[in-house]
Amino acid sequence: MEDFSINIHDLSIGYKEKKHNKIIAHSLNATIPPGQLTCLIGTNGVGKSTLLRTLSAFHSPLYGEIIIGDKKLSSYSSKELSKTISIVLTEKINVYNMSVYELVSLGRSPYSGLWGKLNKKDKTIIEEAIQLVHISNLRNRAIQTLSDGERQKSMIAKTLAQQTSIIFLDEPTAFLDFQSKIEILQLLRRISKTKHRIVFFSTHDIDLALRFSDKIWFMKKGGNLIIGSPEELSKDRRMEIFSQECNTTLNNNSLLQSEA
Ligand SMILES: Nc1ncnc2c1ncn2[C@@H]1O[C@H](COP(=O)(O)OP(=O)(O)OP(=O)(O)O)[C@@H](O)[C@H]1O
Repeated sequence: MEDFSINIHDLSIGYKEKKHNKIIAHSLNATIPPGQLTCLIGTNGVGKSTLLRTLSAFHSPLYGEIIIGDKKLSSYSSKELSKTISIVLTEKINVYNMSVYELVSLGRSPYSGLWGKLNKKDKTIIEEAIQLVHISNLRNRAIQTLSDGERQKSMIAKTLAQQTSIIFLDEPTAFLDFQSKIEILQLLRRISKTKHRIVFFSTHDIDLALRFSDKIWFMKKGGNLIIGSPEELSKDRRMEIFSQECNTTLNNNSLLQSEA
């Protein structure tokens, strides 16, 4: 696993339509370094999922480049992608009679093949992922019996077993109770720090995101990005737009309560 950064150059994202392209955001320039927890916030429909899908190669950019390491994202083979990027979506997975252990094991499929036999190294990596996410007690449980928070943790363990340098998560705290939201964000922070990964997630839980993240990407209506640490953003007058757009009661105190 390599220590990658993501570099975004003059990126336009959106959808190709018959008459003209539907541009969601344009002229995006940014870098996402490893070892940081980065959070993407913005109102409904502003383009967060579109950006996540574009950065994870599920969706093509309209213009511009995404460079991962020293290579264009568009030049990665699907095999290379599966060893570099993992994405956790909010949708419930429709699998029955699959245990948590089996789900986490699927993270090894880019290395062993979907039906490949797990070797000793694979088993050690799966075990480490289960330990790091603190779900040892769930290993034999069927996925469909898990709570939303337990399922979310299991999905995160699967991405850890996949050993990708980059982990994207689309609204990982949606549908969770307050305690589970905190646990998930603490976990994501721990993964970004101890494993030196890029962990990039979208959320509507703005106060919590500000508390746990190293960097905030605020996507404004029209697609412009304001990027900064919670502390930097607290001094940025553009945060007034943030408060208005997100209709939040955010104050500087909550911005400055970053977790150590
Ligand atoms: N396949 C598509 N074709 C055309 N437009 C789309 C498509 N998918 C999404 N959109 C539009 O793109 C815009 C951005 O959607 P997106 O899902 O990225 O927003 P979001 O910020 O993730 O929203 P939310 O917070 O509600 O999940 C919306 O106006 C949406 O209707």
